[in-house]
Amino acid sequence: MHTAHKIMKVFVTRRIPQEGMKILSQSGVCKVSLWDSDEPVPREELLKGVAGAHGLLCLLSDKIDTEVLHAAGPNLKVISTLSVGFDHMAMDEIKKRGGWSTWKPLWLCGYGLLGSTVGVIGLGRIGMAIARRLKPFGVKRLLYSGRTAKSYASDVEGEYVPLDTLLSECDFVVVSCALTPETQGLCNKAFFSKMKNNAVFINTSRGAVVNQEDLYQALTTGQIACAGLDVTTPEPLPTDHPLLTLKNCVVLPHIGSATYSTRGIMAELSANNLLAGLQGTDMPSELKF
Ligand SMILES: O=C(O)[C@H](O)CO
Repeated sequence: MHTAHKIMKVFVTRRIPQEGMKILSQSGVCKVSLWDSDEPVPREELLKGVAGAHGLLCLLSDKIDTEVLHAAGPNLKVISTLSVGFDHMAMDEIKKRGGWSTWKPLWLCGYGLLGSTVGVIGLGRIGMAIARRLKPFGVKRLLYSGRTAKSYASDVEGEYVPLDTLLSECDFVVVSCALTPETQGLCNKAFFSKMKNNAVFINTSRGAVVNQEDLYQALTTGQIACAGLDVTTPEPLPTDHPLLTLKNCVVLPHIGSATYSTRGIMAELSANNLLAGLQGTDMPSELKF
């Protein structure tokens, strides 16, 4: 899976010591193009070389101004200079290009819930809590699948359907089931292949419910539109993990329950369960297995 990394383009504006070139060429993250000379890169070659680059390694003799930044285009993420001084770089212009430049109609757009079909896999207490919160956003149909139909699903007008139906009809697929031998790796290639191309996949359950390589493929081939993961395998996901390179995948550090009140309730419940067990009385929330 790691080989599927998007290789970034780096332009180096001069022959530099091997120590630096070695680090870049062995990194596996970028393809280096080099102005292979001890003399400064001619301006037109600089403008050509930097086009589409994600990274620019320049020298104090290269004037990095608006024209160069413009020639580089929107891919440019990093400018590294082989110097302590930075007076050759138009800092104001460079600064302007980071973060929020201006309001744009399609910038950071996502999919809305209004009129959508949402599918919940595992309509237990968490699945119901999610469904109750989503309904007021104008969800048209709420489908769910799992081992059995639930009588309480009528509270959210939930329709019990086979998993394949849920996958092929839903705009949002939310996984909130427990991790068991049956659900481990449930969200795999076959699973994603049944989803709509404009569908959003959300996992708030456990990372191991998902085959992450198959999810990566589904996200990069356009099989599904995007994913939001609160849980992964492992946690934390290594910072060089391919899923973290994707613009259409948002990964959170397992914070689905991270409010003061919820964590307080969790703490109370676990303390009361423990005391009940010690005292031989009924536990408020016993795990029966
Ligand atoms: O299992 C749980 O309680 C949750 O994953 C914590 O947020």
